[in-house]
Amino acid sequence: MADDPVAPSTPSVSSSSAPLGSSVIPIVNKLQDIFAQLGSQSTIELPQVAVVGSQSSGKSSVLEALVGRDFLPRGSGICTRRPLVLQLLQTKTDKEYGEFLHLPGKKFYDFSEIRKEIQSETEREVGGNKGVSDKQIRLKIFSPNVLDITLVDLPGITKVPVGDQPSDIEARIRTMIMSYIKVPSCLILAVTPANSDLANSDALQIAGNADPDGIRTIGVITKLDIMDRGTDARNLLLGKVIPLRLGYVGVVNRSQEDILLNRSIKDALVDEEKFFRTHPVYNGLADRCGIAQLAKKLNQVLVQHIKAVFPGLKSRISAALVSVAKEHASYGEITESKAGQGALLLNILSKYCEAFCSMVEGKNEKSTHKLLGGARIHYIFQSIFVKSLEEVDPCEDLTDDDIRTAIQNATGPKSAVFVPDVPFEVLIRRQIIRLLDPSLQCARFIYDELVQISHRCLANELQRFPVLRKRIDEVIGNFLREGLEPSETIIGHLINIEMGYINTSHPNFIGGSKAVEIALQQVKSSRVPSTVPRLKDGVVEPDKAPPSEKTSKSRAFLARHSNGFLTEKGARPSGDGEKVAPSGAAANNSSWGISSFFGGSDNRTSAKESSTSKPYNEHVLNTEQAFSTIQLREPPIVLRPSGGCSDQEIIEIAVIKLLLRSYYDIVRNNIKDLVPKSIMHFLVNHTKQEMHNVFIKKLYRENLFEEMLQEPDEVAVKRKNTRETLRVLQQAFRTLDELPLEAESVERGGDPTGLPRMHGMPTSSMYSASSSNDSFSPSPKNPKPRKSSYSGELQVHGNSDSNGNGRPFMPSLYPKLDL
Ligand SMILES: Nc1nc2c(ncn2[C@@H]2O[C@H](COP(=O)(O)OP(=O)(O)OP(=O)(O)O)[C@@H](O)[C@H]2O)c(=O)[nH]1
Repeated sequence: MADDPVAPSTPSVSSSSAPLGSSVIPIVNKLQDIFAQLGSQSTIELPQVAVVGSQSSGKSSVLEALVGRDFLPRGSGICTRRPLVLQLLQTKTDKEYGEFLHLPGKKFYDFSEIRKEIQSETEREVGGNKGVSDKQIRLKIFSPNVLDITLVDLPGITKVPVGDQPSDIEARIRTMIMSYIKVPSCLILAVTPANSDLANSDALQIAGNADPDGIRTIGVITKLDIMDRGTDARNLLLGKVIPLRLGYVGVVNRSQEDILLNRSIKDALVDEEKFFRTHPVYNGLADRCGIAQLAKKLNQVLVQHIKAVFPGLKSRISAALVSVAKEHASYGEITESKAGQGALLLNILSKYCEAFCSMVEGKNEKSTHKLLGGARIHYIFQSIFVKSLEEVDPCEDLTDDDIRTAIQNATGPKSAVFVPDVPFEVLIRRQIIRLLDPSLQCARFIYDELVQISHRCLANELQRFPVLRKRIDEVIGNFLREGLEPSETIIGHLINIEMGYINTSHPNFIGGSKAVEIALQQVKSSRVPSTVPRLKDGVVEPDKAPPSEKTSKSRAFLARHSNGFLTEKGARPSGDGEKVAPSGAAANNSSWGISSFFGGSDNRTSAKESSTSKPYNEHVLNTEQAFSTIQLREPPIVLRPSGGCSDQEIIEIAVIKLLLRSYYDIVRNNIKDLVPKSIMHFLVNHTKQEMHNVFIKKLYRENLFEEMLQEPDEVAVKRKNTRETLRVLQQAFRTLDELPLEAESVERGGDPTGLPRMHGMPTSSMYSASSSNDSFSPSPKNPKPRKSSYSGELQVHGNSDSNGNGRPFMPSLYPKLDL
């Protein structure tokens, strides 16, 4: 470490309490208070000074001397057992007192009471038997004789557990210490007694871990008065044993004997000063000796530090300001007059409606992690409602037997001549009605969404008016329910409309002939080829097929196109195979299908026809003859088509399914389109349009103003508190704005008052301002800085920075100096 170029000055007791830098540091303490009030001390990294070292190395004694008062538990053995956060605040009055965070408002004028309270509070937490805890004790000391800094007294590092201490006490204390000193803004006073080996110093070792570059560690050597005779700490103080960038300061605190004799700190400081002044070795190291020098050094480091962290601090304060101002605004102002109340109510109702519409339209939904408002409505329509409809297979819940039953029911006692459209209509209606429930559910979902949206409207603002909130919720709830009704009615109508007229002329409908054609192909391709024509189940042999004229007719019905005209194709046999091959499986199958439309081969039909074609008397005769021999079984109460499906029926079922699917698609598309439109029209848009009118009608009543605008007591309290916080923050912001000039004056004031310049000041970016001290501070001999070429907003000093490149150094800190 380089020798000090500044002539040593004799330290004096009074200089220990010189308010050096007090124009800067009070802001830090104010900020601490502000953030403590906001309950977020940890959100801002304020410079603190932590005292670390081994047990009984003199940490508390150093702190006490810096404070200038006797108030900390000291002595042999472990004394500091909880971290003590000590905020020193310089006051203008002569009164000195302390105040604990855990005893707000209680002022301790007797410092021995403070010591007792620290001891009691320690014991309250960790008992009386040397237990240690990391729970802070926070204490403010107000005094005219202190530097405005925050100090943290930490438990000393100990190796051997005693009393209630756990076996891993050393590790625990080290972890606790590290939690404070690892914070990059924390300045470390590494206290080592001069009568121990510096190379084995716990303080320097743990400080080195937290601050490997040594840019925020000051070495403090205590007990210089009780070193072995013939030894001294000169080399230690000069950093020749273990170099430290910020250097060392040697101090002499009160001995245990002094404490027992109740020797005052003031006397001790006088003695300390005398000790160093008269000591042949330390005489020449005055700027490294004594509590006063330690105080100055600390303060200068703090000034540099604050400058470096200043921009970050300011932006944090302004962020807090914005959010507190917003909160404050949300509590609104108190309005007494009827006119004022009316205007306020109207304003709230209008804002509510605006907020509702914006949410539905998605204007203010900025979330990137979930869908909100109108986007949810869209999701319900498209991804829930439409998707669910698309997944429905209209034939899913219809067995072939169901269709067969429907066909047989539709043909009544007669046999089917062709596939009648009655079963198709019966079955399609059965499917259409199934669309009603999901459509109504969709409307219900949208209703729920709108209710949710309404709850989110002005949620903060309306906290203040619970009665109004309740009334608004009631009105909007009823109103939405009223809007749901027409939506549900129209949905019912839509389904009824679809059921009321099955429009087989729809251009997208497959039509009978196409359905038969496809059904025949389907049946053909699914049938295993067989060379033997089937003779049962009402299927005739190909050569017994009905006349082709009839075939054409029946086909004409099935193939009737939606426009009602017969197509050429519809009048012809449906497949080439049928014309060409009267024998063979394919041809047979086709003929079964075709012939069945005439019903000539249906075994049921055959039986009936044969029975009805016979003369009556023959019939009676036969019955009489059979009476004694054949007993018919009673028909069961529930009848289903008996036996396996005939080939004709297979085709009929396939045709019906094709028709069902085709028509269902048409209806489904209509419903997919019209249900969301109806809900939007009758519920969503209607709500948006009419909400304001409804509010005015139901809520804007002069006789209700008072009641609705009643606010709970807690809101009044919150308003008052946030106003106070806002005031404090605004004050802090203003103070911060004024800070640069004051910081400048501190810097400028440094040299002329003969302050020692810092040695080993950090060169890292954190403290970069400090290393350029000379480069940007106007010289006392030439105090007027050169005018900036672009100044007007910011004064840029003419001096070059440390690199000599002439760039302004932290210009934001030096506004309008010479204007
Ligand atoms: N002679 C002399 N005694 C000192 C000096 N500094 C501290 N002491 C004594 O050393 C003992 C321990 O001092 P404290 O200040 O309690 O030490 P500490 O590091 O805070 O101790 P713990 O918090 O228990 O770890 C006390 O009896 C002090 O009087 C000094 O510079 N000279």
